Amino acid sequence: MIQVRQLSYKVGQKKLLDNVSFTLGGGEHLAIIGANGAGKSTLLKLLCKEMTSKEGEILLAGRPITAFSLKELATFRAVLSQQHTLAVSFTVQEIVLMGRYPHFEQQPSAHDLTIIKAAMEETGVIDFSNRHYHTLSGGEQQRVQLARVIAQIYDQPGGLLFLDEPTNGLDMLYQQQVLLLARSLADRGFSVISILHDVNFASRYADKVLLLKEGKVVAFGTPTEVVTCDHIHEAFGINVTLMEGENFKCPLILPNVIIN
Ligand SMILES: Nc1ncnc2c1ncn2[C@@H]1O[C@H](COP(=O)(O)OP(=O)(O)OP(=O)(O)O)[C@@H](O)[C@H]1O
Repeated sequence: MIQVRQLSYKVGQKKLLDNVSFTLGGGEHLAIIGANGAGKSTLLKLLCKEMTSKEGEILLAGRPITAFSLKELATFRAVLSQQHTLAVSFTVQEIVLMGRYPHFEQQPSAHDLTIIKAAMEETGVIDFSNRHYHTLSGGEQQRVQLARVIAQIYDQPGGLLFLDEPTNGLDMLYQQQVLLLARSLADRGFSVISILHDVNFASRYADKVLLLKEGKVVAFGTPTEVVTCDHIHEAFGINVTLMEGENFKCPLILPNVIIN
């Protein structure tokens, strides 16, 4: 469970986050959405303890994030970030095994090896487990990184998974598969938080949506509560048509054509 209470973050006089509060239970997938510069990455960095704030509070499983060492956090929270620069070429399997580093000292156990195989299977990278990472396409590399973070918390039900634009660079099939995987991880008890640019993906695959604008919460709740024409107009400055009704299980939006 993640509780965020009145969280703010400033750089100089600029408030990047302003009084953000929300709660996410185990077994839930939260999508953070908002325009460029709205504060999504800033919030994710604070939730991962990549940055810290003096204003407000973040509780993980009821304990302040400040009470966890980074080493302890690494055993139950995993982060898929956007940049994956590797100076040395590793095989796919070696990279996925890195996800297990917080769990073993010298040699991976049979349990660790079973987990990395399962993570590679679930992300569809098992067939190139012996290939060198640098020889993979951008989308394939993204799936390998996803396998690594899943492996990290695979055996930690109640673990936390943070995904920064997980569908970036993926084709249509894998975009859906990655979000379905996020869904199934939430169903296993993980709390999953994704930054998504596609509002319709957020609506279809997340249980809760947090819509930010200029560091402030425009709306937080279920997709039906958050994805409305008024909220989208307020946050993105565009008019949309909402498609909802019996044929749609969740609200989907279609931007209206802009006529100059
Ligand atoms: N160190 C910093 N100093 C000053 N401004 C910063 C700093 N870091 C971020 N910002 C600004 O804070 C705002 C929020 O940035 P953030 O990266 O959180 O936005 P975002 O919602 O993730 O955007 P995007 O969708 O473009 O990735 C932006 O206007 C950004 O320029």
